[in-house]
Amino acid sequence: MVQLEKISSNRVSTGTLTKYSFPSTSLSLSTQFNIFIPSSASAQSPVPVLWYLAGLTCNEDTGAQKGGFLNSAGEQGVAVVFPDTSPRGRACRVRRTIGSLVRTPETAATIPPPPPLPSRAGFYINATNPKWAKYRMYDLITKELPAVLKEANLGLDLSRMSIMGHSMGGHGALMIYLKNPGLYKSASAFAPACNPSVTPWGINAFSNYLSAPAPAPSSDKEPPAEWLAYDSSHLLKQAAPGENLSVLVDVGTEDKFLKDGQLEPAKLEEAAKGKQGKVEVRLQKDFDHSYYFISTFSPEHIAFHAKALKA
Ligand SMILES: N[C@@H](CCC(=O)N[C@@H](CSC=O)C(=O)NCC(=O)O)C(=O)O
Repeated sequence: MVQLEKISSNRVSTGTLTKYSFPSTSLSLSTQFNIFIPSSASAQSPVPVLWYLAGLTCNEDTGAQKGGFLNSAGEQGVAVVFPDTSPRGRACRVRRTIGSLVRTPETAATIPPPPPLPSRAGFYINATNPKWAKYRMYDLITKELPAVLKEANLGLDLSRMSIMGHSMGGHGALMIYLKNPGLYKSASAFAPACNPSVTPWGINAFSNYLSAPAPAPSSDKEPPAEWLAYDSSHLLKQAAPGENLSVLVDVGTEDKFLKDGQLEPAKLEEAAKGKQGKVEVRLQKDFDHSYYFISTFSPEHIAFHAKALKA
């Protein structure tokens, strides 16, 4: 049994936002997440689950506090999970015994991301460079957290999941959706990094966390296959013909990271050509990269996912 430790609980909208901590086998560290659960959720009437992945410098509180998701999620009867964005916290060696996890004594530890990335930059990938081996965020989001939530019996229907995110978390949401056909009903993103294998944040992250080295700066070489496996534009190009895509992306025209070439939504649009289903990329006039932008469009994203989750 995983020991979920309740850190805080707040009534909000039609439900409760609860923060939990647990010893993660994916990270070999304790990790925290917030979950909003409408009060209608029960074992007899479980609610679908929407994941929100936040961006660089953020944590499990950012989207919950600033995204404006919870009134709409409450009205739609959808739970929203807000995981942390990178490994940090107390080191804990987690041993699995038959049917349970045992935590050995903890010591303070944080695993800083490689410079020049800001803190809290997990990129939602599994590191293969031994130096950053604790960065197994992909496993945390796609396998461990869903299993922990299932075991906790919180009135969730984990067979109905969708995923969304912002910026680095938008990359995470699109990438995770595209790598796992059928696992999520829909994906959406605010200002995502759409082509990280060739844009600066992604190159910094992948060249440090992954084993395959970066191609020489002036060479025409494609990024290594290990990097492309985490690049949404590449994954979308590879999507099987029968895959019925359901994707919504919003980007502000005044987003400084769009202007800096970190996001490249046109690459995602190009990759979507000829694919089945819908990949909608919208440019939102005058909006920037901030949570003012996110909270303006978050009700539309919740409605988009609720439709897919209840279809
Ligand atoms: N200084 C950092 C970027 C800081 C920043 O703008 N973070 C964004 C996410 S950026 C992409 O993942 C954010 O959401 N910040 C939190 C907030 O409350 O606004 C850099 O330039 O690298």
